[in-house]
Amino acid sequence: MGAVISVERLAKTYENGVTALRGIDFNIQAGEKVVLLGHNGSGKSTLFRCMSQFEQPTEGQVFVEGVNLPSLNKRTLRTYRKQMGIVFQHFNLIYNLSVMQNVLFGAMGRTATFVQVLAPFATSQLREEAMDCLEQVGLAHLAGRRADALSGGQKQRVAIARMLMQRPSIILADEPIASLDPKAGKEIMALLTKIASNKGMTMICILHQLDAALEFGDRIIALKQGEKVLDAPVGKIDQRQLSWLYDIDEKEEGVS
Ligand SMILES: Nc1ncnc2c1ncn2[C@@H]1O[C@H](COP(=O)(O)OP(=O)(O)OP(=O)(O)O)[C@@H](O)[C@H]1O
Repeated sequence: MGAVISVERLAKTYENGVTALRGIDFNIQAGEKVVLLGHNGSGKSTLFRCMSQFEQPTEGQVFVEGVNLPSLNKRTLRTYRKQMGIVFQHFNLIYNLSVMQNVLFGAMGRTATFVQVLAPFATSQLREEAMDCLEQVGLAHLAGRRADALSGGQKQRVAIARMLMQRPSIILADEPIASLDPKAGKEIMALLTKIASNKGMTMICILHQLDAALEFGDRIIALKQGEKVLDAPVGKIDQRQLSWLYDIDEKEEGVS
């Protein structure tokens, strides 16, 4: 099941004086798939880091299922963070380990310890679950292969299987297709959205590709210089509302 997320008046100014977010508000329903768009430097990653509390906001609240994450102590926060499965642009796999071992890492902190995950005799229950996650991404046949002997698309599938092993209710995907060719990118977006839909998971995905945003998102939130400038269901978006985003004369944003 997915989780309800609310962000209220979220602002972030870094120690160097750069204001990356200003007064961001939105509510995301359980199971909703939201795409976050914006130029380089518009604040998308900062928003992700504030939502997962790897970065402390300067002001504002982030509620997950009604619980305000910035108010939690570290231990309770860890429990809430486990609800968030993060998919990265560069996969973040451990390349000298097997596909299976990488997926097992998703159980760390949930049921397994570091030793259990790495042991060749990781419990059969954990291995069965990891195999099930690999089946969901179509890679069960590669469970024994080293992670460095995979294509980019296959590496991202392993990362998605590892994220599933964590049993999250929220997927935070930070440019999951930026390192892939267009065909592999489309396949990964189709897989992520299928998994999110089947399990009713809430998904927030940072993308730079407007076509993928319109094809795979339910709703688009766009940021410009740290402010929310668009928040609408995909079906109600006129692409001209986003022309500023794809104007080749626009410069990289620097917010100060
Ligand atoms: N740790 C940091 N310390 C200081 N400034 C930062 C830090 N991280 C990001 N910034 C600044 O905050 C602003 C927003 O950056 P952020 O990475 O959130 O943007 P983004 O939209 O994710 O960009 P991109 O698409 O390039 O990943 C930028 O001006 C950036 O230089």
